[in-house]
Amino acid sequence: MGGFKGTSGEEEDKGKRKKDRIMERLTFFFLREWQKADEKAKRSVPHRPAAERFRVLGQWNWIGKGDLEPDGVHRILDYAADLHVDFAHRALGFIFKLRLPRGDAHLTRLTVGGIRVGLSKPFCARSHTFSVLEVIYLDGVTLSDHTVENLVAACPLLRTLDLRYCDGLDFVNLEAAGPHLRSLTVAECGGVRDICTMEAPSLRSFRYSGSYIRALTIPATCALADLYLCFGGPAGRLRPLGTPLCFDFAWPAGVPRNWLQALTNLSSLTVLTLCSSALRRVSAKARERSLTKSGAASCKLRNLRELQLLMFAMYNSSLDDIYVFMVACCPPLLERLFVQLPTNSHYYRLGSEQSESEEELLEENGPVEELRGEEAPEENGPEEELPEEEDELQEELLEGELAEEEDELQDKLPEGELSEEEDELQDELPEGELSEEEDELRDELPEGEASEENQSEEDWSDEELSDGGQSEEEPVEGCLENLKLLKMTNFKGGDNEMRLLRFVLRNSTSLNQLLLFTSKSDRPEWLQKDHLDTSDILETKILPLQKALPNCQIILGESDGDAIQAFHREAFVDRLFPEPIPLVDLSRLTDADEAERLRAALQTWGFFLATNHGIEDSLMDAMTSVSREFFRQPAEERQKCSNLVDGNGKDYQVEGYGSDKVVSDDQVLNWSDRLHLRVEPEDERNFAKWPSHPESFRDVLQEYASRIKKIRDLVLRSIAKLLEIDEDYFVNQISNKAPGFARFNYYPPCPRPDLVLGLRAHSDGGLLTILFNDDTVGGLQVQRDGRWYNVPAKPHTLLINLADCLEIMNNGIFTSPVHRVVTNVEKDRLSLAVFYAVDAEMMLEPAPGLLDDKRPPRYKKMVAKDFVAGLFEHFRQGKRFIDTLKI
Ligand SMILES: O=C(O)CCC(=O)C(=O)O
Ligand SMILES: [Fe+2]
Repeated sequence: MGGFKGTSGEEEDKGKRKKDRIMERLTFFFLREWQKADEKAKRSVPHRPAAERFRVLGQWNWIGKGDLEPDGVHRILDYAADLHVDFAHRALGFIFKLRLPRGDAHLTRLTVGGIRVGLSKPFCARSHTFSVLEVIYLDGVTLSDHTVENLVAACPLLRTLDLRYCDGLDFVNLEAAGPHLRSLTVAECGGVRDICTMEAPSLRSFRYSGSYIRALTIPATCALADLYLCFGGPAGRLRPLGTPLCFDFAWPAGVPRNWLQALTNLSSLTVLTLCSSALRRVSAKARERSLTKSGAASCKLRNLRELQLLMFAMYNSSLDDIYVFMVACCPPLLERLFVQLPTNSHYYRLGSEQSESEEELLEENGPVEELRGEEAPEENGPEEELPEEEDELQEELLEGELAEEEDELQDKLPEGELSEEEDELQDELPEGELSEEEDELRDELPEGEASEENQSEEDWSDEELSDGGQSEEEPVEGCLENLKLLKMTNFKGGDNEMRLLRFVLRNSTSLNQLLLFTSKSDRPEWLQKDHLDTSDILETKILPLQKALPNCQIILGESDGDAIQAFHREAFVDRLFPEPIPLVDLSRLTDADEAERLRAALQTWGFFLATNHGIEDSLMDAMTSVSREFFRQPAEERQKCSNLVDGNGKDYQVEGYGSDKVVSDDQVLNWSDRLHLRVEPEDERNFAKWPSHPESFRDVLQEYASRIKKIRDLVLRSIAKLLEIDEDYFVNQISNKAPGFARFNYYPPCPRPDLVLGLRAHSDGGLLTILFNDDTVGGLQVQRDGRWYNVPAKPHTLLINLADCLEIMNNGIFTSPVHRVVTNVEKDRLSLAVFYAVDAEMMLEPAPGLLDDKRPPRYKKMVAKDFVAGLFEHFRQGKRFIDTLKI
């Protein structure tokens, strides 16, 4: 395969590409709060002796203190790569300031974490451009407003700006952003008070999470499709005492001053996520202005398909907010509603008696997370003090600061402006309607529910569901007509949860999936065993619904994992891939510390990213380019390798090009094409199905297959060694008849990533999978503890994951990860998975060397071919076959 060896010109190119790549990923990872890491986090940290960590730190000192110039950056990156360092301790961030280069013609993605960042001096956004930089991702970075502003101005092609956990920011101003900016994320950046997206006409996605911000400019004309607003939440902070509220004096024309109200005008919005604090504010405006009489009349969220509510509390007032929002915004096409209910810690924290109004005030000023319990704590529950911050907040409120601030705000406004806006609104409404509507709305909302909060559970009769017997709870008509899916997480069956559920069910005639997840794992340990009896909820509350909803599939489970098919966007800050990324250097697997890294990766994730695997970059690049060429050919050319028998459009064969086998009309399809080819055993390769274009396809794949087979054996032996069984145990399970399949997955750009997955959640069925992933477009996600994480892709690494048969053979010590692929609006994506399976006639069972009296088998035995038969059927139903084999 001389073709893959570099000529000297190629060498040069390669050197340049390498440099560009390094520049593409200026990544300084850090271990967050290493010392404070709890037991669980510790498990996910690679086994690296402390001395070595500090040696690494020590050696970094040669750079000297002070600013880091671009040259220094290159030297450090090369040095770090040689040392296989993937992270620098956060302390480095205090020693150095990373000076970005004065523009760069090659840098396409910039990822920086855990360091101070500034621009080189002198820097001029006009003359020092990053002419192809499309993505900026800053995580845990300290930087100034000025740096962000200038950096954005210097990137004419900037598509994505993602700022998470950044310090030093106050005003994120994107006025200088070019026409390409499509996605902006600002998450948990403590000091941010103001965000201006005025000049970002192409903005499609805006995601904000952090403390409450008053000033945010979203032009009403903006074609925003995805909006995420979470004030507070898991890592949210309350506004520190005495911080001035921010207000933009030069309010631009055409931007409604109250942006929360403005969001109800975003007609392109398809996905909206609101936390209960944001919802409260939107609903308060709706109440105040009585936006609607008939609901539909004033609704501008005409295209909203997915609504996600992140509820920090589920008080009566929270429920009212949801109703009012539905009345005011009445999204006619809403298909999916996700309600994340408060976690149990909200419920079981000790709370003092508080009136509704106090509660409202508190929420008005920030999240009310964990402030008080809806239910009394259990007898044995731990008593918890209110955090100091909250005490402070309460004091602040008692001193009446809020009202003062609001007055101040009004003083600052150019005279008459507020009332003008109000006038405008009044003009739009037929005379006299305002007050009438207000009355009506008040009538419609449940009166005095506070006293009913602890009323006994009501029975659910069919009549109740159909005759609207609870009319005071049904302010909306027709707004949920298109709702197909309702999913509630942290479901506990409490009164208000049931009210909401009933309200939705009464109004949604097309509902076909109701998913209720109880998330047992986040319950305090002392409650886990006996407090929530799911079977009781099922019997008394859920089953009676089944009769009234004959076409609706109801799932009540403990976590999303129970229905791996279920898909929705989760709170996005959760999706950061926790450090450290599980990287394993295959050339060092004989070293004890690298073997421990492998163990940690398999224990935590069931997969790892393999570096130094021995396959040259040139072969990997060739593999990518022939695969891409194949999928970019006209359909007739691709169809020459079709997986349909004789092109009859009905019968599928295992090998060939096409989509998944379709076995029923209601099958949920994946947004992907695939080319499936047998590569093992070698003498069973069916070249008739292998593409003849591009010409080099066959040679490249053969070479690639022979190389990764060696990697397979190396990994299987290393795993056996970790388990302290015969090193060849797993390798010996693969006879010379055992199949190996290469599956090329091609995911075209998808206009509605919110609706369809590239590949549904699954775990791989075989022994081991070696995946070569597109490192330019993300999409692969892996599930852990019921949450989905984006898997980072690194150039020229291989992702190796355990598959179900190996999970059985190692008796569940390492498990096979559930994963899926999400689609992307703009870019296509390619991956090549090679699946290694065991011989069809083999008995699949836990390795005898792993069993003894204390470690009984955890899976039933079965012949491998029967296992394969069960796999597809279960995948189709959104289930995992392996779960049915657990003893
Ligand atoms: O495309 C990917 O990244 C994952 C593919 C995959 O999971 C599979 O083919 O089983
Ligand atoms: Fe897979």
